[in-house]
Amino acid sequence: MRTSIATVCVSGTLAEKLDAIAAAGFDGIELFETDLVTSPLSPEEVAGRCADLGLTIDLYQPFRDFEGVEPSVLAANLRRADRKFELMHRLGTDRILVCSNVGTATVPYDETAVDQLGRLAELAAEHEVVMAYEALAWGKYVSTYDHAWRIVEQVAHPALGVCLDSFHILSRGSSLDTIADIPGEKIAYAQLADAPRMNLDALSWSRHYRLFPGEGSWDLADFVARMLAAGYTGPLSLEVFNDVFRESDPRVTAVDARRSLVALEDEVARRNGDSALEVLPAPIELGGFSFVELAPGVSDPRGSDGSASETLSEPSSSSDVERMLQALGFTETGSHRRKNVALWQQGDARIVVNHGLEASSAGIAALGFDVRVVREAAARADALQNDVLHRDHRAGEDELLAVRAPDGTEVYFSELSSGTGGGAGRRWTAEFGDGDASVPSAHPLRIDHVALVQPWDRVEEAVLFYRSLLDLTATEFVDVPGASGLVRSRSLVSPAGGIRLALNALPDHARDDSDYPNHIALVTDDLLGLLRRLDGLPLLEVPGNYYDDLDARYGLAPGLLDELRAANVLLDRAGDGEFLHAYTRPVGRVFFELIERRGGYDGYGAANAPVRLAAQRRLTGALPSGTSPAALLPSRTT
Ligand SMILES: O=C(O)c1ccc(O)c(O)c1
Ligand SMILES: [Mg+2]
Repeated sequence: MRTSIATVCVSGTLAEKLDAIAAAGFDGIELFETDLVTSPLSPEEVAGRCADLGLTIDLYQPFRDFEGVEPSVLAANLRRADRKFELMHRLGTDRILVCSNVGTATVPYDETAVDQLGRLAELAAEHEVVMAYEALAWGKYVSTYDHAWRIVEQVAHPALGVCLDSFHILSRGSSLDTIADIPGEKIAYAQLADAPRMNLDALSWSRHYRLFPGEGSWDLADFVARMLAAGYTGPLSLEVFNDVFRESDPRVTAVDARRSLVALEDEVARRNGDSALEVLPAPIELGGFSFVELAPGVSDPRGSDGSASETLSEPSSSSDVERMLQALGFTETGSHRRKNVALWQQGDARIVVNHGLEASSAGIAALGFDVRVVREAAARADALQNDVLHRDHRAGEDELLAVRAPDGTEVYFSELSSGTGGGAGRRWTAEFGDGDASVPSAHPLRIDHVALVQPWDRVEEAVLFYRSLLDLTATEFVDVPGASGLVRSRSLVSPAGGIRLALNALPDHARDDSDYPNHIALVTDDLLGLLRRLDGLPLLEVPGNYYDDLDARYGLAPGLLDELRAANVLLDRAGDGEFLHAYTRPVGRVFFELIERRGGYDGYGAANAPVRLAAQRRLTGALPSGTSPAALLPSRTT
C-alpha cells in the first residue's frame, strides 16, 4: 500500500523533514500547517520540493473549530476556509482534514453541524477539494468517529467524508464495528498511531505519547483490516505526536516510522490472507540463545593485539569478564581457529569473549540466536530496512548473518545443522576446536534472558525492531524506581518462552548510559545449591531491610529467610509461582543474574529491581551531573 506520514512526526525544519521522509521511502506526506507557516519556502516551492523528492502531499491539516458555531462566527470560518482552499491549490493538494470543534462551538445540535458542514462542502466542491472530518477524542460536541460519521452521512456531499484516526478511536475504547457501515469512498483519510496504555486525559496522551504501530499496546492490524474491508483505498498514513521523536534525528525516526508500516501491512496480509498486500518472509522463529558475545574491555590483559599485560600477576590470560565467568562455573572450552575469541560454556549457556573487540569497558557486543534458515532471516531483515551486516567468514566456517539493533548490539542468526550422528549441532562451535563440548555440571545453566539498556530516545524503535523482525510478543512497560531515576522496562518473549529479552529504557536525564549495565540472566533449577558451590562469586549485597520486608510480606520459614539473607538471594512471588535470583557485581558494563523459576513464574523479579539499582548506585557512587544554569551565561570580565 502507499505510505504517508504527517510532517509533525519528525523533528527539523520542513526541508529537513521532507528529506528524511523521502530518504526513508515514503510515498507521501500530511503537511502540517505549522510546518508550512514556519517555512521560508513558498507553497509552490514546497510543492516543487516534494515533487523532486517523489513525495505527494496527500493531506493538508488541520483545519480547526469550524462547525457548531453562531452565524456570525460561521461567516468568518467560511472566509478562513476559502483562503485555505486557495492555498491548497498552490500546494497542489486536494484533501484537507477538518477536526471536530474543541473551542468555539456553542450549538450542540447535529442539525447545525450538518447544515454548516454542508455549506463548507459546497465551498470545497467549488475549489475541487475533499474534506476529511475527524472527531477529536476531546471534541466539544463531536468526539467519536461514529458521531462524525452520522453527521457526514447526513451532509451527504461528495466533498465530505470522515477521517478515521486510530488514536481518537482506540483511546476512547470505541467499538470498531461501525467502520463496516461506512462506505469505503466515504473514508476520506485514515491516520494511524499506536500508544502505550496510560491513565491520562486524551489530549495529553495524544499530543505527547503517540507511537508508531507496533511500538505501543494496540492492535493496529485489526484496525487497518476493518478499513480495508470497508473499501478504504487511501494511503496508510502515520500521525504521531511524540515528545521524544520531536527531538530525535529525523532520519532515524523516519526509517523507524516506515518500518512500522511495512511490518503492519505484512501483519494484516498474514492474518487476513489478503493477496493485494505485500507479504514479507515470515517473522524469524528463534530456537534459543545460541550465544552471547562479550567485549572484554580495556582492562583485558591480552589486549586487542593478544599480548599479555605485565601489570597483572594472574598467571592465567583471563580478562575481568572471564574471571567472572570462571567464578560462575564456566569453563573455557575452546578458542577460535583464527580469531582471538574464546568460547566459555556451562551447561547449555555459551558465552563468547571476543578479545579482538575494542571497547573501553567490558560489555555485551552481540546476541546469537539459533534459527532454521539464515537466508530467510536475512530476507526479512532486509525488507524491514534493517542494517544487515554480512560478517567476514572463510570457507568451511558457518555463515553468520548479523543485523544491527538500534542500540548498536549485533544480533546474529545461525543455523543448527541436522548432524549426521543424530542431534542438532551448532556449526559455529566447530570453529572453536572441540566444538559443542558440553561440560558436565551438577547445576547446568541456560541463558534465560538478556537485559539490554536502551538509549532514552531509541527504546520504542528497539521494541519495533525486535518485534517486527522476530517472532516475539511484547509485554507492557513496567516502571522500576531506580536510585538515579525511573527505568521503564519492557520484555519481549518468544511463543514457547525460550527467548526473553528485557529492554530497559533509561531515565531521560541519563543520556550517558555508562552507569546502567546490561545483564545476562542464567537459569538453574537449584539456585541455593548452585550458590553453595560457587564460593567466592562476587554478588551484589542485599540490605537487611530487604529481608525484613520480605518476611513481613511473605512470612517465610525462618530457615529459608536466613538462607536467602546469607546468600544475597532475592525472592518474588506471583500466583503459585516463585522466583529466586541473585546479581553479580558488574564487570564494566555487564553483570550476570542467576535465577531459578518455580511453579511457572513468568516474570523477571521487577519488584526487586530497585534493590539492584540502589546497590549498583552505591558501587559507582556518582550523583547525576546536571548543567548548572549559570554555566550557560556569558562570563563577565568587568
Ligand atoms: O491534537 C490535535 O489538535 C490534532 C490535530 C490534528 C489531528 O489529525 C489530530 O489527530 C489531532
Ligand atoms: Mg488525526
